[in-house]
Amino acid sequence: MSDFSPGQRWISDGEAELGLGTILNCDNRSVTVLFGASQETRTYSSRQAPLTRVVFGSGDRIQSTDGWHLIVDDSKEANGLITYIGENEQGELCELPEAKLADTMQFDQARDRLLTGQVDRNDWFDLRFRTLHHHHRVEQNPALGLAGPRVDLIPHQLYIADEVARRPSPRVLLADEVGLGKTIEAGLILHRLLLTGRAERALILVPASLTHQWLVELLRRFSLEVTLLDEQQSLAHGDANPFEAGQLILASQDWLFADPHRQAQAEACDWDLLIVDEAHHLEWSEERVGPGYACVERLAGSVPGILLLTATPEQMGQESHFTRLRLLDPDRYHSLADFQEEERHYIEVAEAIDALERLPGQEEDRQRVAAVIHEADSQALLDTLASSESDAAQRDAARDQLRDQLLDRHGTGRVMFRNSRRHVGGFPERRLHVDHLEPPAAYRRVLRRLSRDEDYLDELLIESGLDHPEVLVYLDTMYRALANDPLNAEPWWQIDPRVTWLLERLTELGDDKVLVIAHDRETAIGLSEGLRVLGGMHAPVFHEGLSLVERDRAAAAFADEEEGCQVLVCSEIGSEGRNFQFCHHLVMFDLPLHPDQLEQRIGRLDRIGQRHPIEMHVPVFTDSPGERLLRWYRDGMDAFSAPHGLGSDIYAAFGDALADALLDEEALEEVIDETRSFFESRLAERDAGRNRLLELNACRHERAEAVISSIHELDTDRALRRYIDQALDIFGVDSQDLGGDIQLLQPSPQMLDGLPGLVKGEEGFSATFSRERALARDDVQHLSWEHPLTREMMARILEGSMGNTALALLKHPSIPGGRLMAELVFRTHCPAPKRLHLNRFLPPTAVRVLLDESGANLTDKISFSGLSKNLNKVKKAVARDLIKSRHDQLRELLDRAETEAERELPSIVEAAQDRMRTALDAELARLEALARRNPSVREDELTALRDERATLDAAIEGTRLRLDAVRVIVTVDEDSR
Ligand SMILES: Nc1ncnc2c1ncn2[C@@H]1O[C@H](COP(=O)(O)OP(=O)(O)OP(=O)(O)O)[C@@H](O)[C@H]1O
Repeated sequence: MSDFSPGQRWISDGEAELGLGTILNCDNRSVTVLFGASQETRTYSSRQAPLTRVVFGSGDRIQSTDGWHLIVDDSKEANGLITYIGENEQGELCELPEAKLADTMQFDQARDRLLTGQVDRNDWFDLRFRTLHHHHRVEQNPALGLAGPRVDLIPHQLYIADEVARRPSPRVLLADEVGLGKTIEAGLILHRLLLTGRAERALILVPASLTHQWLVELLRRFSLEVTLLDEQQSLAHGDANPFEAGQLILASQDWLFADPHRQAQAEACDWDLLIVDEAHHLEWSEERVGPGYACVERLAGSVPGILLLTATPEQMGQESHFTRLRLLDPDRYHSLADFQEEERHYIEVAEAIDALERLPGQEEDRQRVAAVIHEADSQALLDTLASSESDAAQRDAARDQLRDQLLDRHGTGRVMFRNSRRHVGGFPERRLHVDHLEPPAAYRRVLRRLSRDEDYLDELLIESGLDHPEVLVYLDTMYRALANDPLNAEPWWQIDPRVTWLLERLTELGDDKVLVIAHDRETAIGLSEGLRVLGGMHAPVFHEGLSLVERDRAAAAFADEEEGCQVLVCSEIGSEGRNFQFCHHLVMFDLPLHPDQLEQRIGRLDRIGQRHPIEMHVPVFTDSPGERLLRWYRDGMDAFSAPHGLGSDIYAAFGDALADALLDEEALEEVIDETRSFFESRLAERDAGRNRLLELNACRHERAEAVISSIHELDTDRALRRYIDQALDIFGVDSQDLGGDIQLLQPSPQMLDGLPGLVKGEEGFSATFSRERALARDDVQHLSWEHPLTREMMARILEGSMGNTALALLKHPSIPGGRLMAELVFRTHCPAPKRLHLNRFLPPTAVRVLLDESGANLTDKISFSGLSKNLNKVKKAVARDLIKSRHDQLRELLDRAETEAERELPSIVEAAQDRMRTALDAELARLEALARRNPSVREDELTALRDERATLDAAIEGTRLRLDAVRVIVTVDEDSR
């Protein structure tokens, strides 16, 4: 006879999400079920139907099709159909026939699934428990979000990322010297904010020439997939806002800043973070507000987090620099005059910090410190430090704290971070090679006339249509501009000896790669042609006239180690942001006019990862304006030896005088002398004041070391390998050892769908747990707790029902067969807005309870792993029968376990509150003290932190425990099969 009767309620074992099914008809061969909630009908063979009868017992809460609920007290059966008896919400006694049960009732909770006989594999349960355990650990690691990216652990970057990402709304200027890793810092901050839930949507605006590089860096180093938006992509979205097309949008500044409609669309979206690279281009002055500045300013009005990146913050002048700071914090930076006045006192603060190191000692050192501190807490620390009664440990602690306070309260550190090569160390030497060439007749003619005839310059400017002093410095440009002159009929590269000079250099350098930068796009194009025609050399060009794809193709052709070209010829756009540190020869075919631009050029090669001295080759024409410009750079400010950060000040002070001196040897000597003394005194002043504070603040080594050590802890976590192996196995991912600590991960035919980077029928990817290997091999991913695959597997388990029920057999010589045990895992539940990152204080926490059938609590006596390794799996059908036969007993155990688990809750809540209060109270105290002294602490930062504390407090207070998973254990006799 069939087990089924029409009207009975069953659920599908494999597709529980279909909801509650109703038997429509059945005979000896088949049974047809309607799943009303999902409007699906299924027909199964009667003998092997993967269905479980839904039977509720006393205490269960069930729902009727009309929406009312009943707490089951009893049931009766007639003609194979059950009617439940119990109380409704009003306390009235009611009956609910099973046919009237709501189709939408879900059975994904552990209790329901277990009691309806749905059991998962035993190893899934195991993995679920371990996932909770590891998730709990990892979420609290202070380096969360910084450990996964495939980057070297460079202290100044990690310090900045840690410091900035912990702020409620990070708004900072990342202004490390060129090539020290601002992109990496921004990536780390973004990654951490995303992983901790503090940000979900980010807009990244970069110069067009850098879009692809950013796209690749974010994917390769941070496993972040961003949507690259351009006009073509945007058009494909029709009337919809294209900026809603993804969570992380990357767009070119050139495109967005030129299009008011697209800007309005970008502004209409909700962003958590805005990143703007090469932010010195955001130009502002009384007379003119650049479109980029205007656009970013509007966005900055509503986006809470902003990262502006530039190596040369003052390139467009101090006013522009100040207005960018104002954009980050309008309350703090409201007056340029105040800003400049404040800067004048940086030296005193820096001297006070130095004096700390000498205390206790001279009275004048104590006074120096006393003169800059104002708060009672700082005064108390100074007393401790200066007192002869303090012991060494007390003094050291006071010195450290006071140093931190001075830096925090008096510098620009909270808004601007600037690391320098000098401070970071380990960078290669820069070597300048200048070759003097005779100018060709066509250039000589013009230069000679210029030196004889004072009026000729004006004539030349009109005739060529060029600006002063460009017309003097870029002689090939001038030559092309005068193309109507019959004497200038030949292409410039035919007559310009720098082309053959370059060919000779390239031959001498053999296989070494050479980056060539020229100021003008036409120069780059002509030079490439000249190299081809005169030397048979293929030299790809990189300039603003090419499409993005063409530019990237050219850069890729150069970068290819095996088959790539020896040389790449760039116009000035190749001198910003690009990574060319795989080569160490830079040819400056001519020189830029702004010292910051020169620094940007050298920075293409002189960046993290460069392993050789930088060889800079500059051809100049004897006695030419170009040669004089070189001398100004070299003798006036040592511009070729190291970055000095004074380019903008020097340019503002001497740019005009230099332009006038380019044709006048005597005047030039004077300009060089004046530039030199200005440079030296300004540098000394900066080094003693602003630079010193910026350096001290840009990387606090103890903090950086603490972050690095937390990352090491995650990197070397042996549990990670075990966990990933187990998870891959369960999710159906094959892992093959390729040697050298590298494994190939491939989808098996049984793989669960939707795992990142793995698609059935496709190849998969190779990965390693070793950071060093991942850094050495671009094609190998870094497997960590933060890798998208790990996170996805963990999320699936934690958010879904996978493994939340199981049944296993236990054979043990000292335990007789036929006994029942229940192992229950409860999980803390504490809803709070994601952006509060509550997990750092109270990540979902597991409370395990192990009961024997009498209800005795065995949790402390038998550990999870001790028990787990003695368990044997059992067929699902057998498991279902066992559960059915022990239904009432299980129900009682579930209730009892809940009471046992609840006992643990107060201590969990208390510990979390302690953690939260300790961390936030300290942060609040620090910020309040800072705010009293340093107006760069915004009031809204303080308010946000106070609100955060209050909300977290309430959320933690409201923590509840929920049953997350349950495993039934049935003991069997040793000799039973
Ligand atoms: N921690 C790191 N690990 C590995 N590579 C790094 C790290 N930091 C920086 N790099 C590499 O060094 C180069 C320079 O870094 P990045 O582009 O972030 O510098 P930047 O300061 O933004 O440069 P620029 O001033 O030219 O814009 C890049 O190729 C980057 O990938």
